[in-house]
Amino acid sequence: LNLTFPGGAGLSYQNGVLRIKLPTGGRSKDPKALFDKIPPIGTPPPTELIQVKDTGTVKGYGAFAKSPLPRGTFLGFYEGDLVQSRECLDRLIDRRVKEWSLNHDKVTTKKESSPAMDYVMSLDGGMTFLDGYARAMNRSVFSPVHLNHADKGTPACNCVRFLEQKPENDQKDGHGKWDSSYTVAFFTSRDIEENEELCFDYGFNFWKGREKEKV
Ligand SMILES: C[S@@+](CC[C@H](N)C(=O)[O-])C[C@H]1O[C@@H](n2cnc3c(N)ncnc32)[C@H](O)[C@@H]1O
Repeated sequence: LNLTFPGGAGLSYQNGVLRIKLPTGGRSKDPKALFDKIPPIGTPPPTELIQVKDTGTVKGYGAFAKSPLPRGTFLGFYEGDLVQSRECLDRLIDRRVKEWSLNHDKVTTKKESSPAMDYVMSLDGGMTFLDGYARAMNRSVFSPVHLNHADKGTPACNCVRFLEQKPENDQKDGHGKWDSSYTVAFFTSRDIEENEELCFDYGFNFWKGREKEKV
């Protein structure tokens, strides 16, 4: 099932997942202005504007503005490998946890004890995912995978993300990259000062069971 309605709304049912796309006009006025600024899929992040460096906190590395950035600056699409089922994700994470344990003198089978899941973004509530782990390991060039979390409504939360459905003719084959019907675009949500860290709200699900780690 795949239905589209006037105003950008849609309804689809595939592999047991019902997806509802709200009409663009159903969003609140302010975020919609940014949503409408999403550039063509594949537009790279503005890597010259942002530096990845150690935050000096438990957060690890983070992304920092090299110069002031106005509200509404496009920060890129989430870059990662597409994982098309929960089972594939579980297998991938198990393998990564084992590899990580071998390299870290810390034998664990718990995915929470390693960074294996740190860069996994759910695209539709648990069916397909983008795994940015490999991209995140390159810290010399910024990608949205390097953005840390800050709670929505706090001054530290200065970026937003939008889930965007890709047009069908935009699908590319290859190595699982940019092959999803969904993609996630990032923007600054307010004016940012030089050297300020860029953060967005990961959402409740990301921190489920690990709330105490969050700063
Ligand atoms: C997508 S990565 C962000 C980049 C990461 N800090 C790095 O060094 O590559 C997500 C991980 O960063 C850490 N992190 C991000 N925001 C945090 C926060 N507010 N408090 C604690 N840890 C955070 C957590 O380990 C989380 O699993």
